[in-house]
Amino acid sequence: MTMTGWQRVDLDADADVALWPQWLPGDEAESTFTALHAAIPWETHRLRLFGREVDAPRLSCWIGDPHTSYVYSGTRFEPRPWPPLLASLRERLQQTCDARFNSVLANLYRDGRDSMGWHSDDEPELGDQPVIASLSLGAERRFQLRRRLPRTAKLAPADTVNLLLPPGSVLRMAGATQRLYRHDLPKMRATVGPRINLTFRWIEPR
Ligand SMILES: O=C(O)CCC(=O)C(=O)O
Ligand SMILES: [Fe+2]
Repeated sequence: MTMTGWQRVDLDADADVALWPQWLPGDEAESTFTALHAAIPWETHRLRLFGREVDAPRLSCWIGDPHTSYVYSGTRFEPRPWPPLLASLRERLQQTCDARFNSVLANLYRDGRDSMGWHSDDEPELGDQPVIASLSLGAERRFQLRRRLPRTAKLAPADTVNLLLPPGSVLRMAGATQRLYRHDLPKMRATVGPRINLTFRWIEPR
C-alpha cells in the first residue's frame, strides 16, 4: 500500500472531502507561492450581486486548456495558458487525487479583508459529481463547509465544519459534496498575509 497523507473530513455520508495538510513541504510551498504570485496575470473579476456589478474581494485568474471557458456570476471567462509551474502541479495533483483536471481557478487573497462568499461549485459544465482539488499557499486561512438546507430549515452548529488550510495543503472535494454543501472563505479580523488558492477542475470542453 502506498502511504498517503489524506485525512477524511467527517461529513454527511454522500459528501466526500479529504485534506492532505502537508502535501508540499514548507520550503516548496513557499517557493511555489512566490513563483506563482509573479507568474499569474492577476485580475479583478466583476461579480453581479443583486443586479449590481461589484469588484470581487480578491484577485483571480482563470487558466486552462483551450475550450475550457467558464461562466461565473454572469460572465464568460476564456482560459489563460498554463504557466509551466502550474502545469507540473496539475500533473502531480492528478496522481494525488486520482482525477483529471483541464483548468484551474487561481485566487489571490491579498489580506484578511479579501474573502469568498458562500457558494457551491455546481455549474453545469463541471458535471454531476465533480472532483475539485484545492491547493493552498501562503497565509493559513479558515475554510467553512455548511449543509445546503431549505430556506426555512434551522441550521444546527453541527451543520457547519471549519477547516484551517495551511500552506502546501490539498483539499479534495468529490462525490455529492457540491450538491449537499456550500463553502466559503470568511474575512479575518486579525492581520494576515497574502494567500493563493488554486482549485483544479474538469470542465466539459465546449
Ligand atoms: O480559497 C479557497 O480556499 C476556496 C476557493 C473556492 O471555493 C473556489 O475557488 O471555488
Ligand atoms: Fe468553491
